[in-house]
Amino acid sequence: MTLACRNLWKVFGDGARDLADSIDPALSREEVLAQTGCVLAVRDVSFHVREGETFVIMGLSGSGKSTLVRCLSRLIEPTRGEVLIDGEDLLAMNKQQLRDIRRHKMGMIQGVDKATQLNRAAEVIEMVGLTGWEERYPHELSGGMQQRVGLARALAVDPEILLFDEPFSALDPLIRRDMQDQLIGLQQLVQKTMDGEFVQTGTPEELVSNPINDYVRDFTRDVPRSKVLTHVLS
Ligand SMILES: Nc1ncnc2c1ncn2[C@@H]1O[C@H](COP(=O)(O)OP(=O)(O)OP(=O)(O)O)[C@@H](O)[C@H]1O
Repeated sequence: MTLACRNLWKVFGDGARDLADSIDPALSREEVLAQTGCVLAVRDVSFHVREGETFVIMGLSGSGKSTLVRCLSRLIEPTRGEVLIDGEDLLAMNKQQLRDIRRHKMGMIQGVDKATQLNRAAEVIEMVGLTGWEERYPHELSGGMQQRVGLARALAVDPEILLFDEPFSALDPLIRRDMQDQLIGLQQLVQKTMDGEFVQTGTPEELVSNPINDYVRDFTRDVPRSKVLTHVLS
């Protein structure tokens, strides 16, 4: 299973499509907003995620990370470009095809008997530290607990593609570490984005050792070098 996107754009506002087709590449997001009233959330983004790869998108608040991730599953309809799952364009699909892709490739649960479902649910509930809270309503849970429910739901399905949008941000450090350990069996690759545009793609080592500009350097400033280098050497 591979996931790729090519020249992906998301523009919010009237005339978004025309804007994405004809934009002056020299204009910044602020200039586009001032001139057209449209928000350029994702700007001409391309990348390719290989089988088994962990692909991280980083950027400042408002740089377009959530919008990009939502475009990858068509939770948000991209304005232009391609999203390819095993080479098939998600954006060209009708509702039925999209449902099939989600069912088979994004790994929704199906055809599993009730006992297996309940066992798996109990497993992931324990994994996220919510055993004993199964019968509570969402409003009875804290923000961090609700976030863990979201994580448990994603893990329960065991899909081939997992999309996370800051899943750990509201968790306390101990649980966060546990959650990270759950997901760390995959190779890591770091993506950088600014103004809705990718500025650097590379391995963690490359980004820490050779940041392309100050923006990326600032992001990786606090990464312990010994950790990254240990990763390279081991
Ligand atoms: N539905 C919308 N309509 C108009 N503008 C939007 C909409 N959703 C997002 N935006 C704008 O798109 C830009 C990117 O937002 P997005 O939420 O993707 O950023 P982000 O990088 O995920 O930010 P954060 O780290 O703060 O969550 C922002 O300028 C935001 O105001």
